[in-house]
Amino acid sequence: MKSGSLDGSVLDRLYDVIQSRSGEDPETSHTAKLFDRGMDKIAQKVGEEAVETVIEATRERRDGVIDESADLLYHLLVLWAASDIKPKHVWAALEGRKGISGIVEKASRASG
Ligand SMILES: N=c1c2ncn([C@@H]3O[C@H](COP(=O)(O)OP(=O)(O)OP(=O)(O)O)[C@@H](O)[C@H]3O)c2ncn1[C@@H]1O[C@H](COP(=O)(O)O)[C@@H](O)[C@H]1O
Repeated sequence: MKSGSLDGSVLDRLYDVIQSRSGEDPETSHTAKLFDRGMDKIAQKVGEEAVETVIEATRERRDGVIDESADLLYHLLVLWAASDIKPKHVWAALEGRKGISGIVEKASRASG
């Protein structure tokens, strides 16, 4: 795979590492610490990182957006793991939307 190419493998590999931290020592693993603190804390972190990403974007700080996006994706993967959701479930949801314009999809919801 070309480094930095846009497929799910980086996230898939990070997810495997995250899952492997389940039951590990919270003193030595940040992921284990998050699992230990529970879903409310994990969800809060996802929200914080999303807001920080948005702030960097509105300030037009490209490097900041990249850093905060990485934090956001890591915490989102922790949230999936804590919810027993595997990346493949999300990839399948995205695949299922392939070729369906967001505008058409929204219109079908409004009329349904
Ligand atoms: N990608 C990440 C990653 N991104 C961010 N973070 C950590 O997330 C933390 C965010 O810090 P904050 O101060 O915002 O949050 P906090 O420490 O929970 O403090 P509070 O919100 O409670 O104030 C930092 O400690 C970052 O190091 C990450 N920690 C781990 N990973 C990946 O997960 C792998 C496993 O990590 P461990 O579980 O720590 O071994 C690592 O090899 C990395 O690949």
